[in-house]
Amino acid sequence: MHLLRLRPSRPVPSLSRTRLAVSGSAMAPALDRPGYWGPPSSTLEWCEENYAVSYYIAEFWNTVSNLIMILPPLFGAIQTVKDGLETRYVVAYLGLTAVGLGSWCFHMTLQYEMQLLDELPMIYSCSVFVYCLYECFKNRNSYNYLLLVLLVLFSFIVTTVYLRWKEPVFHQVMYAVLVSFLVLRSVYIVTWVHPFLRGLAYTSLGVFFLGFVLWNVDNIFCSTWRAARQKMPPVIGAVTQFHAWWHILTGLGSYLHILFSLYTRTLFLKYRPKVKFVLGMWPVIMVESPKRK
Ligand SMILES: CCCCCCCC/C=C\CCCCCCCC(=O)N[C@@H](CO)[C@H](O)/C=C/CCCCCCCCCCCCC
Ligand SMILES: [Ca+2]
Ligand SMILES: [Zn+2]
Repeated sequence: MHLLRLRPSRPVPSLSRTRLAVSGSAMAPALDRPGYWGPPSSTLEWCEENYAVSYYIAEFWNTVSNLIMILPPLFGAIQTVKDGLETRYVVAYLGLTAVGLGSWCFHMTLQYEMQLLDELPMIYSCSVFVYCLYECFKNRNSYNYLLLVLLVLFSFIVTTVYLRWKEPVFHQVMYAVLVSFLVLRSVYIVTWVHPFLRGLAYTSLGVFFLGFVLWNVDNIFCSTWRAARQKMPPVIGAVTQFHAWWHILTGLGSYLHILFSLYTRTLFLKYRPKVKFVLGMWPVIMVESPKRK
C-alpha cells in the first residue's frame, strides 16, 4: 500500500531532503513507506522510494549497489598482502571497502549515525589515496611525515566541523577538494611520466565523472523519475535508481584509481606490474617480485 506521507516535520538542514519534501506535495502520492528502522533521521535523503522493496531495507537498490565497493577491494587487499606490497595499498583497498560497508548501513537504515559511517570514511579513504598517489615515486620505506600530518589534520578538522555543523554541502565540498588533488596528480603522471597509462587513468576518471553526473541527475530530476517509475515494470524501474548507479560507477572508478596508483608505484619499485582480467572481465594487478629478475 502506498501511504500519503510528507517528510518528518522536524528541521533538517539538507538541501536534498528539502528538495524531496517540496516535490512530495500533498497533491502527489507519496511513495515512501514506513519500515523497520523507523523514520529517517539522516540529514540527507535520496530519490529511491523508502521501504518500497523490503520492510527491512529503506533504499534497497541504493543498498545492494554498494557490493561493488565492498567485494572487489576486499580481494584486492588480500592479493596485495599475498604479493607482499606496501601496507598503504592494503589500507587504500580496505578504505574503499569501509566506505561501501558504511554506505550499505546508511541506505539500509537512513539513520544519521549510519550516514556518518558512510560519509566520513569517504574523506579518510580519499586522504589515503592522495598519500599513495603523491608518494608513488619515492624510495621504498620512505615516509612523508609532513603530508601524513597534513592529511590527518585535514580529516580531523573535517570530522570535527561536520559533527557540529551538519551541512552535507560542507562534506561534499571537502570531498571534492580531495578528488581534485587526485585528478591533478593523475593528469600530471600520464602527461609527463607514464603516457601509456592514459587508458587506465582516464577510464577511472571518466567512469567516476559519469557517476557524478548521474548523482546530479538523481537529485535534480527526482520527481520525474519517481513519476516514471510508477508506470514502469519494477525491473525497468530499478534501472532508473541513479544514486545506485553513482555507487556502481564511483566504486568502479575508485577501484580503477587504486589500480592506476598501484601500477605506478610497483613500476617504480621494479615489480613489472601487469593488468589482467579475471574471468576475462574484472581488472586486477599482477606483479612479479623484483628479486626474481
Ligand atoms: C582520479 C579519479 C578519481 C578517483 C577518486 C577516488 C576517490 C575515492 C574515495 C573514496 C571512495 C568513495 C566512493 C563513493 C562513495 C559514495 C557513497 C555515497 O553515496 N555517499 C553519499 C551518501 O550515501 C554521500 O552523501 C555522497 C556524497 C557525494 C559527494 C559528491 C561530491 C562531489 C564529488 C566531486 C566529484 C568531482 C569529479 C570530477 C571528476 C573530473
Ligand atoms: Ca529515499
Ligand atoms: Zn549513497
